[in-house]
Amino acid sequence: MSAWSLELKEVRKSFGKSEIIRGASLQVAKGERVAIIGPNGAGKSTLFNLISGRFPVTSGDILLNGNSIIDKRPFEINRAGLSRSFQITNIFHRLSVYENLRCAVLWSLGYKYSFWHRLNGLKDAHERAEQVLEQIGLKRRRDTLAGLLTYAEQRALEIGITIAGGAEVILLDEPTAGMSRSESDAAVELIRKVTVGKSLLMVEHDMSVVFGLADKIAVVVYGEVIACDTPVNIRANAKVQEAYLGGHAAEAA
Ligand SMILES: Nc1ncnc2c1ncn2[C@@H]1O[C@H](COP(=O)(O)OP(=O)(O)OP(=O)(O)O)[C@@H](O)[C@H]1O
Repeated sequence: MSAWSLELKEVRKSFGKSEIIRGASLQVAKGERVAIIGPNGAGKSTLFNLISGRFPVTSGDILLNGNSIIDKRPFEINRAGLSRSFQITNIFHRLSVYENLRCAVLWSLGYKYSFWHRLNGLKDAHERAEQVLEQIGLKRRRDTLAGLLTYAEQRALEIGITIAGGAEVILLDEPTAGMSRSESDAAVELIRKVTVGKSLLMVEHDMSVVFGLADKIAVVVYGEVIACDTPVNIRANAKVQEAYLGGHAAEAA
C-alpha cells in the first residue's frame, strides 16, 4: 500500500504550444492537509483539473492511493475516493439543502437517474445526508431551497456535497473566496472538522486560511511546485519569498 493518498509525478500539461504545468511533483499523505498557493496564472486550477480527470495530462503520472488515475474519467476518479469542490458553487438551487446532499450521496454510490423515484426507500443515503447536514451546521436549513441560502451557507453546503460520498481525498478550490473574515473563520473550522483523518488538497489565496489550516504548503510558480513544506519552513524559505510570498506572508502573521 502506498504511503501517499495522492501523488503527482513530474506532471506536465500543454495547451497547444504553451506548457502550463512543467513537471509538477507533489505528495499528500493520509490525513494531511496541503494548501496550494501561488501567483495568478501559475497553474493551480489546471492542476486541480488534471487531478480530478477534467483534463488529460500531457505526460507524468497521478496516483490515488498508489494507483494511476490518469486514464480515468472524472466520475471514476470520484468513485475511487477523490472528491472536489469548485470555485463557483455547484449546488442545485431549486432543491432543498437536504435534497442536494442526498443527490451527492446517491451520485457517489453510483445510482442512476432512473432510480430517483425510489429515493425514499434508500435508507443509507437518507441517513448519510442527515449526518452531513448536522456536520456542516445546516440542520435548521434542512428544507430550505439551496438558492435561498446565504452565500456562506451555500459554500458550507458545497463542502457538504464534496464530503457526502465519504471520499478519503478532498480537493477544495478556494473554499473561502468572497467571504467576510468571520465567515471565513467559520469555514476554516468547518473544513478542519470535516477533514479529520482525510487528505485535503486545497487552493486558497487567503494566507490566514492557508497558514491556519495547512499542515503543508505547496508553492506553485510557473507550473512547477517550487517548494512543499510546513508553514514555518515555507515562511522562512528564501526561494518562496523571492518568487511569491514576500507581500503575502505579512497578511498571515
Ligand atoms: N483550457 C485552457 N486552454 C488554454 N489555456 C488554459 C486553459 N486553462 C488554463 N489555461 C491557462 O493556463 C494558465 C494557468 O491557469 P490556471 O487557471 O491554472 O492558473 P491559477 O494558478 O489557477 O490562477 P488563479 O490564481 O488566477 O486562479 C493561464 O495562463 C491560463 O490562461
